[in-house]
Amino acid sequence: MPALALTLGDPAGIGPDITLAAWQRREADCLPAFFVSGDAGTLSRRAARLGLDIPVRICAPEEAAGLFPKALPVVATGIEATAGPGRPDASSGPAARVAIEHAVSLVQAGRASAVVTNPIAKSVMYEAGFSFPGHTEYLAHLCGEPAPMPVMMLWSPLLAVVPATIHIPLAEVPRRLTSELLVATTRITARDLKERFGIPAPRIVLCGVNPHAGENGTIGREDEEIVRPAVAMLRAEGIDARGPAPADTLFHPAARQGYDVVIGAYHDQVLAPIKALAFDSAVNVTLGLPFVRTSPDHGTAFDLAGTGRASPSSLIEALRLARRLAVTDAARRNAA
Ligand SMILES: NC(=O)C1=CN([C@@H]2O[C@H](COP(=O)(O)OP(=O)(O)OC[C@H]3O[C@@H](n4cnc5c(N)ncnc54)[C@H](O)[C@@H]3O)[C@@H](O)[C@H]2O)C=CC1
Ligand SMILES: NCC(=O)COP(=O)(O)O
Repeated sequence: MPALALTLGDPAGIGPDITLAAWQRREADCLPAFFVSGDAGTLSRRAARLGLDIPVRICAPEEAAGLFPKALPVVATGIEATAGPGRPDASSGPAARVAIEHAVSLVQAGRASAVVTNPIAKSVMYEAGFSFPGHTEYLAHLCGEPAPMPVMMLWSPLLAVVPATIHIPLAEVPRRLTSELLVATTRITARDLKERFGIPAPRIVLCGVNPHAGENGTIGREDEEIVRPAVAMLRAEGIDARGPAPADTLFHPAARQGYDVVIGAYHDQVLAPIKALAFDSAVNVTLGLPFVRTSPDHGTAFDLAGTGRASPSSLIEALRLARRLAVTDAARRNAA
């Protein structure tokens, strides 16, 4: 299979650090071959700052797998990044954005097997004119018209969660959370868990919105008027959906045995539990796309960039999961 395309991310963040650290662990951790889509200079400078003797080599995507054992392959985008570690700056926006576009075009052309993204800082990207909430929506846009509906899933062996609404203010959640959104999100989740993750009949819990899932409508109406009808619609389609389930009792060990994924109403409701349980091993996966995209679960961690203290664990899991899902997708395509 072609190598994985790993984007540069925000050059001022820990993306370069964890990329270098993951490459160093390629043999010990049996990592699939990857190349960086981005600016080789940023990686060479970060390696020098960290005192790492890592050869960084510009190559074509087809050469990456062969080079990988000896050097960190970079497929250059031609856009240099100048921001130093821990010093984010909107001038990096184009380098980070073009790295994503380049990686997507390579996977679409069959020259990379999946896209793995390093973190970008949303506020820095917005300042640079980026008009999408994050990678998730931008990747769907890059698929062309009609754009698929992307679904964000944070996955780990301990817990998998999907926020139905993503990067919006909390005050907007009650307006943007609809039964239709929950149904569409759950359908895509059910399909991808089955086809890509090999779970034949995924057990899916829809989280309540209000305390105690609204106590039969006495503490807020959203659970009865939005979540419960969505569950009924999904069950009528044969999807094993349950809920609304109170969020406060959904994440303890015994409760987690009863489902494969939780659909949450909003970002922090479900990302906080998975990051508490599995910060080092959880992976962000975009469901619903025609290609595989994974990412570490964490952000740019500007406080750690260039210090040597950033853990590459979540990125390593993201690379592994991307490879696994790409192999599954290829097998499905060959069988079709
Ligand atoms: N996929 C992506 O592109 C993501 C981007 N972000 C962006 O990251 C920026 C910073 O977000 P924060 O909320 O501060 O979250 P963060 O994940 O960057 O940092 C939170 C805390 O965790 C620590 N941390 C993060 N990654 C670590 C690692 N690999 N090893 C050791 N410690 C680590 C940091 O030092 C910090 O104390 C935001 O602008 C946000 O937009 C956040 C999440 C995902
Ligand atoms: N909190 C998750 C996150 O920010 C990842 O967003 P995306 O860039 O993968 O869309």
